[in-house]
Amino acid sequence: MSRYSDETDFRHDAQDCTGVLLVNLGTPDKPDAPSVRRYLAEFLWDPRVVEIWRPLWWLILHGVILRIRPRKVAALYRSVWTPEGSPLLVIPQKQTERVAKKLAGIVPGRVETVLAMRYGSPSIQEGLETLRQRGARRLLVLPLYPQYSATTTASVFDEVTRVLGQRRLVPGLRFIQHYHDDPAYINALAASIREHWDVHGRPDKLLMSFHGIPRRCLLAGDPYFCEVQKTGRLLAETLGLEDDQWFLAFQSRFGREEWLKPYVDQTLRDWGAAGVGRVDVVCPGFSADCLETLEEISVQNRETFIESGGSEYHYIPALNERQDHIEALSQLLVRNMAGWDEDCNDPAARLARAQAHGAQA
Ligand SMILES: C=CC1=C(C)c2cc3[nH]c(cc4nc(cc5[nH]c(cc1n2)c(C)c5CCC(=O)O)C(CCC(=O)O)=C4C)c(C)c3C=C
Ligand SMILES: [Fe+2]
Ligand SMILES: [Fe+2]
Repeated sequence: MSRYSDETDFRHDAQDCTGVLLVNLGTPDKPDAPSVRRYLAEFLWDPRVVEIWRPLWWLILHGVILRIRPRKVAALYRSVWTPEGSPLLVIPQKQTERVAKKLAGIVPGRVETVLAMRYGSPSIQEGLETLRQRGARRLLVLPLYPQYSATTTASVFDEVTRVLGQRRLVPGLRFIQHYHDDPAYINALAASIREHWDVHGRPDKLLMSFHGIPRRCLLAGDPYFCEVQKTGRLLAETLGLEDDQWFLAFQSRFGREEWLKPYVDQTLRDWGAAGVGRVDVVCPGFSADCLETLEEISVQNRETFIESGGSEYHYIPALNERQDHIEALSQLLVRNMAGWDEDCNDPAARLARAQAHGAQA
């Protein structure tokens, strides 16, 4: 028995290529309580996501959270579910197909592009195995989170390296840490907002809403908060906004401790009460629409604002499959492939060498 998962790797005849793994968070398989429970059990057990002392967290997670939350959250998932499935699976699948096509057209050698999810399916293990079988000797990983956070990006890194750690032949590896200030990403966001304004006119305030993390993470050195601020500033500059025309806040709080502030819901309550008439909300940290944008932002927070006295509320969709988004991601990938070594470990050549040295093929 070997400790490696790739012992027969040199026997298959797949030709050498570069593999691209796009990774998003993951979503339940079905919008029912058992599926949501399975998903949350995996997600919330990740020590990158919740840093509480394991034995205590196990008791809280299994004793309280997984008994109550799945039923409530499954109902929310049902409200955003599409005939093709969860938005957070369907949209990234389409993005992947389009990026794959785009890369095949511009990269000289063969490129294989595959989608994986950090939690649930298709798993990172499956994605990496698919790429291995297609002959990927170089591997470029792009977590679809523009801003780095240990809770998201680093968790993708953990899982990719755990899986690769089971191989004898580890591929050349490149990992894209973030793209929070990439001009093509910022320009795509700005274009999506301008297009919305061309049709619907301008709001009194543009609210940029980002997923929160515990404040403790910022104090411990997580650069997420700073990267978010930079994205916000660049986007406002690109749109030519004055300081009083835009604001940045954090959504999706979880648990009792303090998270990054200001909070989105509190901001909207204050604005409604203060007589701000129209608010447009955009979520630049989400590369695809999902439960957190389609339900929390577009439904719950709309109610919060209107009930507090606001009159008009628009949600501007995530970049999703926009052409300029696909271009931005593809160019980011191409730049990160630059100067990569060509095939010093072509499988046919390795097989020949192994046979020449008397290996059992
Ligand atoms: C408990 C801690 C959580 C941290 C820290 C966290 C960070 C974080 N999350 C995203 C992106 C998404 N989160 C989504 C859902 C979601 N997030 C948490 C918890 C934390 N997230 C939970 C429990 C859930 C599930 C829904 C719920 O029970 O409330 C999603 C949407 C998933 C979907 O299926 O649509 C996304 C996307 C980021 C970017 C981030 C840190 C920067
Ligand atoms: Fe989250
Ligand atoms: Fe949420």
